[in-house]
Amino acid sequence: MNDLSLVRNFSIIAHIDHGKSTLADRMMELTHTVEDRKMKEQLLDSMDLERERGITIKAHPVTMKYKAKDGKIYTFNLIDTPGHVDFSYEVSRSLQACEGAILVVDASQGVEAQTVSNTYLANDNGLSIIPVLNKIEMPNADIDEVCQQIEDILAIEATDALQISAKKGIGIEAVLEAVVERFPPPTPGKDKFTRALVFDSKYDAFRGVVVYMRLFSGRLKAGDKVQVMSTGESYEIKEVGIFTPEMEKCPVLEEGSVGYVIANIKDASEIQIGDTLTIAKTPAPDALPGFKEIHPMVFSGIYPVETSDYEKLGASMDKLRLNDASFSFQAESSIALGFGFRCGFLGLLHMEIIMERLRREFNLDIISSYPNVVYRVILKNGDVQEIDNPMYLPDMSNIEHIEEPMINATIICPTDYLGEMMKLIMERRGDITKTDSIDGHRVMLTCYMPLNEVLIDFYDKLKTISRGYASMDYEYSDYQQSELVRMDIMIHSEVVDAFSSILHRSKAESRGRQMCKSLLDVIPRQAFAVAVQAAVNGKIIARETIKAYRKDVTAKCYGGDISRKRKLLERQKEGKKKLKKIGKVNIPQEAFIAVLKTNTQ
Ligand SMILES: Nc1nc2c(ncn2[C@@H]2O[C@H](COP(=O)(O)OP(=O)(O)OP(=O)(O)O)[C@@H](O)[C@H]2O)c(=O)[nH]1
Repeated sequence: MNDLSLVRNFSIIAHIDHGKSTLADRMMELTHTVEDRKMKEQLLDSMDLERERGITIKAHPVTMKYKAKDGKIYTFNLIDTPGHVDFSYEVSRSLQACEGAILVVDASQGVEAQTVSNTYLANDNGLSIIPVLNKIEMPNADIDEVCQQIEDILAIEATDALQISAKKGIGIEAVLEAVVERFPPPTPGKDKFTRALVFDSKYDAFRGVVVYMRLFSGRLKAGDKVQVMSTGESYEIKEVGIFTPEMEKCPVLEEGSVGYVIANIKDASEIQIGDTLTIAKTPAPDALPGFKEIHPMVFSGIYPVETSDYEKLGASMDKLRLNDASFSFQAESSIALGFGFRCGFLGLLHMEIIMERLRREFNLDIISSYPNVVYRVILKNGDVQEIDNPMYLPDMSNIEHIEEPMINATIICPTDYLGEMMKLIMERRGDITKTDSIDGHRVMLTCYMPLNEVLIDFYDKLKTISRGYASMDYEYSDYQQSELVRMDIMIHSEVVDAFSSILHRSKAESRGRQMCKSLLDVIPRQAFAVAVQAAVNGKIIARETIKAYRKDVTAKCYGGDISRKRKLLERQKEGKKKLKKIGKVNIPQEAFIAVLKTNTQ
């Protein structure tokens, strides 16, 4: 039996870049969890992309043995969490698997937006919190000030906050001791039934789905038949083990432990994060609390640039989904872009990461259509439809009203840039519901905004306005009725579906004009004049004209160099192959890419 008093399950939470992965590395070093020669910086951020961008995308658990000053050997289960809002669902699952959270705050930056939201999540889960000030060796570290912020904004007692430098390895042992002293051990299970909380899963090409779980009661071992409580499906366990941080097989997992289970689960979609595993023969009467399905919030079409890559793209997405059940896709076709997939993501960063992984890991050349949120359409006959593709918006005459998803955003901004920040929020149809002063230099704004308005470039604008000093986080709120319209772009009177979008009526005209202008620059002249128009409900709101022009590529080859002429003509023929025909107009693929790029960045 496990001696629960010697177990500590905890997480490290922080704003992006405040140093939680570095702290995790130092803790692994000090506990000799990893041999020195294997130690590379930020060991837990194993995905290449994570390493490059310096952000944690997936939560990684690790089990460490620590010999404390009281002479006893403790088992620490540390669950590293992602810092970005797109993945806050993973943060909250990881926190549910713990009793404590180390709250890391960069002493040179102070409390930021994600410090606030992650602390709220930890409080919601009833965790003990140890505040830790990191980067204290930096010349601009202001310990008193940051302690004050922790007390004022987060309502956490900070007199006993630890002071460390994760980079230099200062104060790490005190953190390990505090974990022993200040975090409670797991509470024993309320009954003898087995209940394990699934907080993540990963697909392994050889072994199938590896389930990451925290065992709240009972035990699990190879040969047991486990049941997934949300679906009732049963699977035989092939192997159980812990993370050191590599997977290390062990004979049995006991109550209170964090580890993995490999059963004959083929697809990550068969098991959802937040689900409960129990023993099939003696199932627990109730699941662990908190299971909720996650729904993608952002949708976009992803298309191969080369049509022949369509099947490869589908197969690659299949593989990616095995690892990331929150990513969804289904086949769709677009007149403009050909065959592709409509994909659902948790947020824009998630979308960017999936696209980047498709490009890198699968060597695909892809393009995405305009990203949009899921709208709720209330029809006159009382039906409600959820629309994730503007093309499927029902006829306006049948619509009673349209609702859009809203968020509650927390923005922390230096007072100097407050005016501009408020202007930006207002431009994006946001309401500032609360303003709190933080330290005389910064304010915390709480706002209620449409998700659609933060999708595209809100975060970049926020950073530009504040010279990089503002931070933001948000959570989904509810749906609100709004004056939304579909805007179509027509080329020579044909609607180009890839460019259609749903947006607020007040934004249609300026966006329409901007899109028409950028198309004017990229569509080559044709033999006839071509109108590029933006329309809302059949009414034209912007227009540009591409003048007629007959292209004679050989004109510049004066003289009789026939072979050069032939070469040029051939090249022109090749160029033609890549043209998409929209009605009578030939549009090069690059034109789509250019316009979608400029309008989604
Ligand atoms: N000067 C200084 N830099 C530090 C210290 N700790 C971490 N850093 C640096 O701060 C940066 C961010 O550290 P990470 O550990 O990746 O931060 P993180 O909080 O895990 O970031 P995410 O995974 O993106 O949420 C890295 O460049 C670290 O080298 C410290 O004590 N002092």
